[in-house]
Amino acid sequence: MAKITVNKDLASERAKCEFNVEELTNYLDGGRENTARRRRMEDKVLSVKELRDEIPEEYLSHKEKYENAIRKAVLFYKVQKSLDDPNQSDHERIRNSYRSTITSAIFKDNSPLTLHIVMFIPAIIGQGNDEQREYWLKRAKNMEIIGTYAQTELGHGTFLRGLETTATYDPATEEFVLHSPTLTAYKWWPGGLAHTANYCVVMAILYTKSKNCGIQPFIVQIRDEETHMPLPGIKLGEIGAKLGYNTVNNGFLGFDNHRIPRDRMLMRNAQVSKDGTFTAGANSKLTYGTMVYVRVLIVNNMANLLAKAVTIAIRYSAVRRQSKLKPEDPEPQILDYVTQQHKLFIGIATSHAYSRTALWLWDHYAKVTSELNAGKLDNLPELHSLACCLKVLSSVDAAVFVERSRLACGGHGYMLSSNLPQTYGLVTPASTFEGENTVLLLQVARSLVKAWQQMLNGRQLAPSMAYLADQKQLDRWDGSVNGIIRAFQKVARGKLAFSVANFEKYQKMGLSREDAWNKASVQLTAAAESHGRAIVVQVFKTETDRIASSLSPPLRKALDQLVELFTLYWALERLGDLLLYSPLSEVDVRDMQARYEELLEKIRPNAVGLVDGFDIRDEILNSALGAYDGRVYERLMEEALKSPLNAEPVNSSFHKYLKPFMQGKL
Ligand SMILES: CCCCCCCC/C=C\CCCCC/C=C/C(=O)SCCNC(=O)CCNC(=O)[C@H](O)C(C)(C)COP(=O)(O)OP(=O)(O)OC[C@H]1O[C@@H](n2cnc3c(N)ncnc32)[C@H](O)[C@@H]1OP(=O)(O)O
Ligand SMILES: Cc1cc2nc3c(=O)[nH]c(=O)nc-3n(C[C@H](O)[C@H](O)[C@H](O)COP(=O)(O)OP(=O)(O)OC[C@H]3O[C@@H](n4cnc5c(N)ncnc54)[C@H](O)[C@@H]3O)c2cc1C
Repeated sequence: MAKITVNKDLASERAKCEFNVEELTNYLDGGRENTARRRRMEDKVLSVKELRDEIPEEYLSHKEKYENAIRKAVLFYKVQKSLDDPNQSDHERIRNSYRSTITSAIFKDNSPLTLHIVMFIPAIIGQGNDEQREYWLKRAKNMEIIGTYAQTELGHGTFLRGLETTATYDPATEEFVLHSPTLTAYKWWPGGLAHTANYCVVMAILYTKSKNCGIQPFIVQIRDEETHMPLPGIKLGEIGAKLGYNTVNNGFLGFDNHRIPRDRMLMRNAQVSKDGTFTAGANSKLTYGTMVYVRVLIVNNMANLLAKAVTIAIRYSAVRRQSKLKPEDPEPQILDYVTQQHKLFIGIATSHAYSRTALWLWDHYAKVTSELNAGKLDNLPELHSLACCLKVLSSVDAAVFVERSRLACGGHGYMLSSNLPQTYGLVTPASTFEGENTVLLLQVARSLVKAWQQMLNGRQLAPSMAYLADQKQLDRWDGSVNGIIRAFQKVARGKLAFSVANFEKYQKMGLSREDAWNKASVQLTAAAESHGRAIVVQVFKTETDRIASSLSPPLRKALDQLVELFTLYWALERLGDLLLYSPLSEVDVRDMQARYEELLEKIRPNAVGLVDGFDIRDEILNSALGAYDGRVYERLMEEALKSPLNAEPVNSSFHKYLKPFMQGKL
């Protein structure tokens, strides 16, 4: 095997690291066996050479990109399937795959089968009755059918009650008639819908006995299983090129009075009997369950994508030398600039914060789901609120810090060969899909305002909101991490109290409840955001303390530094709030700033070790800037030479256009 020559700056960074990198990887994976299992899976997938691209994806046409993605998706699925442990429950399988980023080695822009796995199958599980699950799950899990989740329409994504697709029950034939009455009723966006899926879960407004019974899920065949031609009454296509997700095959779908049998309505929650009688579910919002599930998964996905971006940027910053710190010294590594550390170390800490929070949320989700299955619905509102607020914060922060990682790489970060632009293309849509972020913050605000009223009525609050009932003043600023967490809670409480007071004031001034809500909504969303910040810092600290207690002292120290950095970073970012709602003085602010700068200095020698600890292989990073060996310049040149324009010394356009133009003949 050829010996890898590692860039000497990266090698000396690794020699400086104060903790055992493998121990960090095991900690992140949840144990040594999990690391081994993940690596075995990566080895196996990466050994299949047909899964690698011969020509970089960016040089393919739109159509070729899709065809290539489908070719790989099929193969990738088969390899993954062969590695599945049949003894794992779905819950364990998903939890154990939280650190797996192998998909990124195969698709720079995501897989056209994503929606089948992430939403179609979960929608059947969550919305189908036992009989429907038995039939459809078997087919979907065996990939006999491929599906997607078709909810959003051209005219409505956020406001689900405004969806226009109708499913009208016809008792004479025991069928539903699906129809798109207008252009804006066309389903628009679902991944895989354009040319991949032959089935989908369609969310449509149910009409039976001439009554609107709200949005309900229907499993609908859209293409012939043999010929893959769209079925009669179905109009299908692709929605076109996008900022990212270009291999996901997002599509449109219209129905022209398309009939489906009665048993195609997924009837776990609500039912329509043969004669058209509608029986509502225990809570109509159970129909939105698939979205809650994906919001929970997104938190983890954001942590992983951020880990990728910051690994690339930190390694590059250790290799890149630029400018002068001292006139007599050689050009320093750009990682020695404290501004560079400020830009990037928070990205490392944030990835840790969300991967801990994601696991915590997943376990909470699993607990509440099993309660729901047993008919206990009490904890659904809190779960919905938590999933909304953590999806929002993780997607916002990941987008900011991925983009910051790209900018921190200067010009080279703009190259697709850095894989940073594509990584941004994968994180930024998460602020929109699965519930647009402002809209979800308003949902969180709604649950907080409700909790506020409950508190005033002396009722017990859900655990994640219990701090709102803590009336005690924060008498003294002690500057500890726990003290700052309490201060964040005070901020959230204070902002909520202020927005509730304004909401009520606007109503007293004569505005309707809805107008008062709209007028107070900037403050309400700010309160919801602060609530989310308080939760994330607390969960990050508590979960790190709980899990890291058995780690070696050097690693424990490095993790504590990340928790403290994360807490101080957000305290300094939100100084205005802290000054308003906590006993913070100017001296305390100066002290925090000094501690923050000291932390950057302490983390500096461990920076490369910390990103090595994410253990993201070169094939997954897919980056000329971020590879383990740090051969940045060689790789940039190798990638440049792959440009089809470099295949010939003179391009034909010279003779066709440039030459006649320069000679005044054109
Ligand atoms: C092994 C697998 C591992 C793979 C890992 C992959 C990781 C995955 C990551 C990336 C890939 C993801 C790909 C995703 C692709 C994208 C897909 C989509 O975008 S699908 C479409 C998503 N659409 C939305 O999210 C729409 C957003 N809108 C809404 O949710 C709703 O319209 C609303 C804004 C919530 C309002 O709804 P509605 O008008 O009906 O409500 P109101 O009448 O206002 O009532 C509000 C009351 O209802 C409660 N509520 C609302 N939603 C829920 C819920 N989901 N659960 C429980 N309760 C809910 C709300 O709290 C109000 O209650 P009250 O205050 O009245 O008590
Ligand atoms: C990459 C990608 C993949 C997707 N995949 C799927 C899929 O597989 N299946 C599917 O069904 N959908 C999918 N979607 C659609 C996605 O779920 C919607 O785009 C999303 O729910 C937002 O809805 P919208 O586009 O209608 O935004 P809009 O609601 O029109 O938002 C536009 C603006 O209006 C504001 N706004 C809207 N309502 C309110 C309100 N009540 N209060 C205050 N402000 C408001 C928003 O904050 C935002 O600023 C996907 C989208 C993307 C980008």
